[in-house]
Amino acid sequence: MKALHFGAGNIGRGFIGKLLAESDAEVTFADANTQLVDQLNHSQEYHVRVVGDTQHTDVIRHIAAVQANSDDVISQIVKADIITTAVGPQVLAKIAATIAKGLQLRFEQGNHTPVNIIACENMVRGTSQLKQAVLAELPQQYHDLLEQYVGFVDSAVDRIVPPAAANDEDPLAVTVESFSEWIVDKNQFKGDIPPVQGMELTDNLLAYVERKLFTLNTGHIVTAYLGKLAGYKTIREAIADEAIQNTVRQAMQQSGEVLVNRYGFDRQLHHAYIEKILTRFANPYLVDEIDRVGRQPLRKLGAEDRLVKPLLGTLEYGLPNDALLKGIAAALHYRNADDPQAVELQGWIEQEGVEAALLRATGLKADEPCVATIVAEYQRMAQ
Ligand SMILES: NC(=O)c1ccc[n+]([C@@H]2O[C@H](COP(=O)([O-])OP(=O)(O)OC[C@H]3O[C@@H](n4cnc5c(N)ncnc54)[C@H](O)[C@@H]3O)[C@@H](O)[C@H]2O)c1
Ligand SMILES: O=P(O)(O)OC[C@@H](O)[C@@H](O)[C@H](O)[C@H](O)CO
Repeated sequence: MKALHFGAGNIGRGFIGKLLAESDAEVTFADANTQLVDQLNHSQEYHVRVVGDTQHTDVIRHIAAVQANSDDVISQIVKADIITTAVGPQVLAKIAATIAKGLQLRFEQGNHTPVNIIACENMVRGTSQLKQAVLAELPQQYHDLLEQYVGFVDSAVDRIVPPAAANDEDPLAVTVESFSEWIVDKNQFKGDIPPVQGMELTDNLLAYVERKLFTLNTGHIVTAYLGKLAGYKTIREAIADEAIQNTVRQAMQQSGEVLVNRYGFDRQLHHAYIEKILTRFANPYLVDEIDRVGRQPLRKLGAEDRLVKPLLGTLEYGLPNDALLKGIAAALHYRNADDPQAVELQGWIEQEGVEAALLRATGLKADEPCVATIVAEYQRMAQ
């Protein structure tokens, strides 16, 4: 099995590339970072340190890398059996043109074996969005072949993988938590389902994506933004603060009630899922910076993302939402001079005021009563 994985970063090396390589796939990473591509090609292997109740290190061998956007990546697309991505939601549209070019050449060369594409990003139905972007780049005459031979498979991906500390001796090493979950929509494959160990199949993907994004990622972001306000540097420090932990638990329970209503999840089991997540945030072996989890606040505040989508659910079902509102208010305080979206958000607040910035970032309507509550919470937090 030939696997091409876009994005040799934390999740690429620490989770998806690892699973593919451990399933005996010939793994080629495609990345925009030339130094990373060179290092991967030079060593052809890297270490993954798995930390939790016990620790061990796995060696991932026989891997190669190509520069994204090069002729090499096009040749890899021509012959791949599976293509995966972990590049970040904002980069998916950028790699669509490359994927379209590769698929066009694949069809022109008469390769009609099925290929499956799986985006492993924190977004709802990210692969379906990638498919639309690929179709927009692919000449119309190939669209039927794409529908026939290319599976676009949505997925939910969960493993906390912070960037490894700089280590000149072992620059490719990654440290990952022992928990991991990769769930894919079994109905979207074309041809045989690739035999990847650790890739779980479901026919109820949306429930799993929302469970993950609106529980773990909701709790994570509330931890990050409240932690930043309180002056902490890491998620572990922030979640050890009892007041923060209480609000984070409450936020996950409030988004959880939406999930229970929408998908019929068992409430007890969902509460156990939340408690397990809290222990994952407190993992003493992971150094996960608040600024990694808080990155790109405009994306995080988007109407489909981890704060506002659950909030809209609480409004739909008439459920409590005060902890989610606190999380949104804290997001509006997020400052990081190295994060262009954080700088942009603060610019909006300075120029237009907090309410206008909130409406612009979230798409909430001005007459929605929770808007005034968020603004009041924002002012209270500023004191
Ligand atoms: N790290 C985690 O804990 C985690 C867990 C689950 C899901 N995710 C999701 O996985 C995705 C990647 O996150 P990450 O933490 O691994 O980020 P990362 O920044 O470590 O990795 C992204 C990689 O993509 C590469 N890249 C950027 N532009 C590219 C392009 N045009 N073509 C090819 N490669 C390109 C970067 O050079 C980098 O190596 C995100 O969507 C994230 O939400 C992350
Ligand atoms: O990757 P983001 O920016 O969407 O979210 C930051 C973290 O919450 C995220 O990367 C988690 O670590 C991950 O989703 C755990 O599975």
